[in-house]
Amino acid sequence: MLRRTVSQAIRRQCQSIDSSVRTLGVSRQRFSYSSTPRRGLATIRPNDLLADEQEQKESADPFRQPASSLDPFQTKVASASSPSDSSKHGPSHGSSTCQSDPCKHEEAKAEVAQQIRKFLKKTRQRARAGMKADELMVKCPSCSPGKPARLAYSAHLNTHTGSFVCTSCFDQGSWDKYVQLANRRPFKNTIPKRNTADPAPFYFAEDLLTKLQHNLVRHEHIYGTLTGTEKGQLRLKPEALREFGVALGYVDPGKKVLHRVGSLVDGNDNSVPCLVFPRTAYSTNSFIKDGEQMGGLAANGKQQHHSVALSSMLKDIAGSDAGADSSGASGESAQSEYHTVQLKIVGWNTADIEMYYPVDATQPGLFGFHIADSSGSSEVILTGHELDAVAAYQETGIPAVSLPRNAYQLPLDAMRALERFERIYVWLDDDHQGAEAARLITRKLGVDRCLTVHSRGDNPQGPKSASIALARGHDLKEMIDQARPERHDKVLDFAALREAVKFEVNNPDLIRGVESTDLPGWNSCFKGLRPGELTILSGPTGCGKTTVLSQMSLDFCKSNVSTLWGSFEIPNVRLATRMMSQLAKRDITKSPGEVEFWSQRFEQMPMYFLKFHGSTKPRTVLNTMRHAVYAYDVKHIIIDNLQFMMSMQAKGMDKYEAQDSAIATFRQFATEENVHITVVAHLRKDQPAADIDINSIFGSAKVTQEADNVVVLQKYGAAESKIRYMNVLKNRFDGTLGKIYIQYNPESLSFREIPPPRKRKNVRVLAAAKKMSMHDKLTQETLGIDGGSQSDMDLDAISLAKEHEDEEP
Ligand SMILES: Nc1ncnc2c1ncn2[C@@H]1O[C@H](COP(=O)(O)OP(=O)(O)OP(=O)(O)O)[C@@H](O)[C@H]1O
Repeated sequence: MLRRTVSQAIRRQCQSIDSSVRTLGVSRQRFSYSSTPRRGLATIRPNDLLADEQEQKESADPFRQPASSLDPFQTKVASASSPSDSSKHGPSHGSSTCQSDPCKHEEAKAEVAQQIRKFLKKTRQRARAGMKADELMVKCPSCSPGKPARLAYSAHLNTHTGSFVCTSCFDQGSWDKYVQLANRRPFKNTIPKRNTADPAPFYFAEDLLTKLQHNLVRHEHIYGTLTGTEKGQLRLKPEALREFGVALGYVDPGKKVLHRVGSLVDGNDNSVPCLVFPRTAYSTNSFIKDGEQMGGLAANGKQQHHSVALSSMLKDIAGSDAGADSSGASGESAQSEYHTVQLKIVGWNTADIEMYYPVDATQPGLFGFHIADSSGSSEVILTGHELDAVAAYQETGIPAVSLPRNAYQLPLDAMRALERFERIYVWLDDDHQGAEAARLITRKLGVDRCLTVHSRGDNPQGPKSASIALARGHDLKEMIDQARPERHDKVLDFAALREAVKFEVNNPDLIRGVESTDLPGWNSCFKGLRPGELTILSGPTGCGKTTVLSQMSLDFCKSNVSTLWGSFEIPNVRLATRMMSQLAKRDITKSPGEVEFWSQRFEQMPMYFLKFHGSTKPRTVLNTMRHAVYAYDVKHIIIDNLQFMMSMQAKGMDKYEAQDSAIATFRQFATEENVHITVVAHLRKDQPAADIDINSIFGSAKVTQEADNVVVLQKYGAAESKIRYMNVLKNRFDGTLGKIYIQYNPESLSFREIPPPRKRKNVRVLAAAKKMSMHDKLTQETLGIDGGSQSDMDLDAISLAKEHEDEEP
């Protein structure tokens, strides 16, 4: 409702490019989940680009405590406070006393809880339950001020210690720090004045979910495909589908953004059926307002983990203004511990529809969380897709949850939900992308407690996933029994590699990287975007390097390649605006009314932006990249461009040395973190297209030696031509070189691939164009145009033909 749209951002950008630069150039966050603190995370989501200038100015507040190596979830409030501080902000107990005396420990916890209660009440926060029993979701004192309430509750607060960590800006610290920051930069009440506090968290109405579940049962074909046991049917049991809450809704494909979840219930002629997967979380019953939200998923009478103390704390914080709610809540609390906080809606038989309602959940949730959390099991299965989770749970009896996005991302919220499990079976699609993601996720969750499940086993024709395995009648229990730990040694013997080699030889198609949907010629040359590689993209100034790269990164992002953009040359707002036009396939600045729609689509994609601009230390960039790989499972990183990033960084070295060393670190990073890095580098100097070769790239030969792929984007034809070609000068994967011709469309700010000159089909146009140089009039007649209205396309065709007059037979 108070969403700041990109159109506003664009308007501001037009008013003051300078302020955008300043705004987005602020690097301010730090965060650590590991024992070694990682500093300088400066990534932003597209939505953050919409934040207003005031908030960004505030973010430059120099009040920052140094990054602490303390694990916030083990730190006692008192131990982080000086005695005088604690008298003001924290309890006065000492942690050592607490540990030795259980009574005192309980007292201390109660004291912390009391302080948290008071402070949250004072700051009028509607705290929500977190992903752990002793956790509250509260506003982050570092990044929430100025944000709308639905985005502001991003800090996880430990109710026993008072320490917090924010999963949006990654700031963290003790309760003292929380209080100090919140007092310095009070949370703005961004909701309408008549409300005195933030709105309650959003839960789905139980009767609505029931209707959607009935839809599923009523749809003969889909329900039959899910539950039938014939060939091609999935063999899922109705009770398993019910337990997870799988349902069916109808979406009008023309709209693709749901404004009312009720519209899912009844389809019309245009709507297409979609599977609806509920994401569940602990409920925050005491905040429920009459008529606003209702019901949820009960845990079928199984053990309930949500701590009584936390419920009472939430109730207490709600205080008098939630008084009317508490009575209803207490009855409900006995009935249901978990609620549906978000729906994932996926088109049946169409990959075009994947949406979330609401787009920003007020609480993090997971598909299957209510089953896993209430089970008391110390084991859990983590799948990539929802139906795989249902299949795995049904067949093995081990609770299963699925990753929230199709991009194989494990967000920090989800990591917290999995913290209590001693064994995690990572069961993603058994293909190249799934295997890479499983490795990454295993490293994040801890190699020692994760086992990877391979549903294909030794058979390349075997089932790719748990649900396909079930559909084909395989024994899923056996697959779980054969799950293997990921190897994490630095040195491998051939025995360890043998299986991988066998797999590569038997499955040449599966080891291809992620393919581009826009540029088939690029696929034929490179065979997809592979992790662990470094690509250098170069070309003359202004020839469209950023444009083509932003289009390609969007393209891969649509195929779930989580991407991090480091735009050191143009401000993030301008880059995001260009990308949004590319996504919409038309210039979005000319249709401000559509900005909201496309912002929502954009926001669904795993795209992140580095908050750096201009000259930045490579080490700082590297630390941030490492963190983004960890926190957002980033698989493709783009640095645009190397010269801008390195300007003024060559202290004590010459320019070339500094650049070589940066490239060497990027190379190492790509291998170590198994991500694809694309670096834009300038040419040594603008030179005729025919003279450009691999030695034309700025810097020493090391740059192109380190790179796996080297591509130069070159202009084709006359100065005003919109045709370019990607000249592939190095391809370490299989050596295929060549030229990929593309033509720019200023309306959609995008390129489309065109056939190479000699193969162009429009011979008539070429022939006509050839004659034009000699007989203008005749040419115009042949092309069927009058002299003054030649389209850009025709002009390009003409210049293309002119260029190749000699080549044509
Ligand atoms: N083939 C093309 N024909 C005409 N205009 C283009 C073409 N490609 C890109 N443009 C436009 O030219 C401008 C510069 O493009 P872009 O920023 O992508 O170039 P670049 O090579 O990255 O520039 P730089 O060398 O400054 O980094 C943009 O406004 C873009 O819309």
